[in-house]
Amino acid sequence: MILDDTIVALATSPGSGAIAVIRVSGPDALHITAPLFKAKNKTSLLDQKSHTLQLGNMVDGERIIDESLVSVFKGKRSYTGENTVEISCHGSPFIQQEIINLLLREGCRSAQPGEFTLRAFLNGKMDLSQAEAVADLISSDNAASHQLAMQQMRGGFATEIQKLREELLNFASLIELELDFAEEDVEFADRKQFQELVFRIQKVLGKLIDSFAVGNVLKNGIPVAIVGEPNVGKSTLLNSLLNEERAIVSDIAGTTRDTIEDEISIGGVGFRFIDTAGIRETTDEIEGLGIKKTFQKIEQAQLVMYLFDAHKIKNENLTLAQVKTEVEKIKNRFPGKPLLIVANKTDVLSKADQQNFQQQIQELHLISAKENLGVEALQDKILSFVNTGALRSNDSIVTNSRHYDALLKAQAEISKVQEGLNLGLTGDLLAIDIRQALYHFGEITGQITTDDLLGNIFANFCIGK
Ligand SMILES: Nc1nc2c(c(=O)[nH]1)N(C=O)[C@@H](CNc1ccc(C(=O)N[C@@H](CCC(=O)O)C(=O)O)cc1)CN2
Ligand SMILES: Nc1nc2c(ncn2[C@@H]2O[C@H](COP(=O)(O)OP(=O)(O)OP(=O)(O)O)[C@@H](O)[C@H]2O)c(=O)[nH]1
Repeated sequence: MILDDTIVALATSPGSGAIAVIRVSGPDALHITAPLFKAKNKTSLLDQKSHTLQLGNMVDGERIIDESLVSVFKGKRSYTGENTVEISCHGSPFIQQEIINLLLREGCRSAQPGEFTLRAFLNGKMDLSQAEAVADLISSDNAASHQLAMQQMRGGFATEIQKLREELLNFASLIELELDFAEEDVEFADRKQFQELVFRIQKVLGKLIDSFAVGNVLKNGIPVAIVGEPNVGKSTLLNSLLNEERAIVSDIAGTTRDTIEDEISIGGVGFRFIDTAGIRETTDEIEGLGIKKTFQKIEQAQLVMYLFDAHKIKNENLTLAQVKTEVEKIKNRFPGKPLLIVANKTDVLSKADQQNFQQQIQELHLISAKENLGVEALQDKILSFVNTGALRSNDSIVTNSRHYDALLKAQAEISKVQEGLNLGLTGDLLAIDIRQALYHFGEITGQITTDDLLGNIFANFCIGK
C-alpha cells in the first residue's frame, strides 16, 4: 500500500530563494525527522504540539546543515490527512538538497508529482474534483480562473452531485430490493417520487452542462481573433492593452512567434489574442490558403477585432471602401459573430480625417496603440462582449472537461431512466440504467476511480503539491 511510505519533496519552487519549504508526509514523518532536528528549546518534534512551529538546527550527527523553522501537523489533522512535517530552511539549492538527501537516507522516499494531494484525496480530506481544483488554483493567473478554482475547491457543484447521487442510490437500492420480491409484485420505490427526483437531476445536469461553455473559456482565456495586415500595429496594441493591466504575456506552448497567441488579462478576465493575416487579397492560390486559415481562426473566436492602419488610407492605395468590403466579408461569412472594427495610428491623422472616417463607418473605434489613445475605451468594449454574469452569480460553473464528459454521460443515462419510467419498465431494467448514471456521478467526485484515472490527474501536478 503506497500510504505506508513516508514521502518527501520540496514544496516551494526549485532554485534559490529567501526561504524554501520541504514537506514530509506519512506514518513515519515525525520519527524520521525528529533525530535530524535539534530544537532550540530542546523539545523533540515527537512532543511538539500539532500546528506549531519551532526554531532549531537541522543536523546530520554533529554537523549543522541549517538553522530552520520546523512545523508539525499530527495524525489526520493535516493537509494530507497523515503526519506531516514542514521544514522552512534557508533557500539555497545546496541546503535544500542536503536536507532532502538526509531525509531520503533516513527512510523517506521522493514524492511523485501531486502525491501529497493524492494522499489528501485517498485519506478522505477532499474529493477528486477538489483535488483537481488545487491544480487549477496553482495555475490560475487571473481573477476569473482564480475564482473558478476557489469555488471548485470549496466543493462547488460536487457537493450537489454528491447529494443527488445519494438520493439516486437510495432509489436504486429500493428498486433492487423489489427484484427480490419479484413474485409478489410490490413497489418499494415510489414511482412518482422517483420521477420527481429524476426530473430534478435532469435540471441540475442541464444547467451544469451549459455552464461549461462559459467555464471553459473563462479558464482557458476567451479567444479573440485579430484580423489585420502585417504592420497595422497588432503587437503594439497587445502591448498597450497589456500595460494597462500589468498582466502576463505568454506564448502559448506549441505556437511560434509568427502565429502569435498572447494571453492578456483585462478586467480580471483572461483573453487569448490570436493573430491572423488579412483577408483582402483574392486571386492568388497561396494567398487563398492563408485566407482559409484566417477564416478558421475567426470561426473559433468569440470576438473578432478587425484592425487596419488609418495612416495607410491617407498615404497609400488603401481605400475606406476596401476596408468596408473586408468587414462585409467577415459579417456575411459569420453572421452574429461579435466584430470590432478598429482604426489604428489615428495619432497621425487630423481631427477632420478622424471625423470623416467615423462618419463613413459608424461602428468604428479610433485608437492609437502607440500613443495609448482610445485603448481604455476599447478594453471596456472588449469586456462588454463577455458574459461574466455567471462568475458573479452563485451558480456553479464546470471548467473541467473530465467532469463535463461525465456529466454528459450521466445525462444520457438519466434520460434512459426517465424514458423507462414513462414506459413503465420493470425494476430490473431501470436498475441497469440507474447504476450507469451512478457510475458517472461517482467519476466526478471520486467514488469511482481507476489507477489510470488517478495517475492521469495527479501526474499533471507539480512535485511537492
Ligand atoms: N506551509 C504550508 N502552507 C500551505 C499549505 C501547506 O500544506 N503548508 N497548503 C497546502 O496546500 C495550503 C493550505 N492548506 C492546508 C489545508 C489544511 C491544513 C490542515 O492542517 N488541516 C487540518 C487542520 C485544520 C484545522 O486546524 O482546523 C485538517 O484538515 O484536519 C493545512 C494546510 C496553502 N499553504
Ligand atoms: N504612428 C503610429 N504608429 C504605430 C501605431 N501602432 C503601431 N505603429 C507602428 O507600426 C509599425 C508596426 O507595428 P506592429 O505592432 O509591429 O504591427 P503588427 O501588426 O504587429 O505587425 P506584424 O507583426 O508584422 O503583423 C511599428 O513601427 C509601430 O511602431 C500607432 O498607433 N501610431
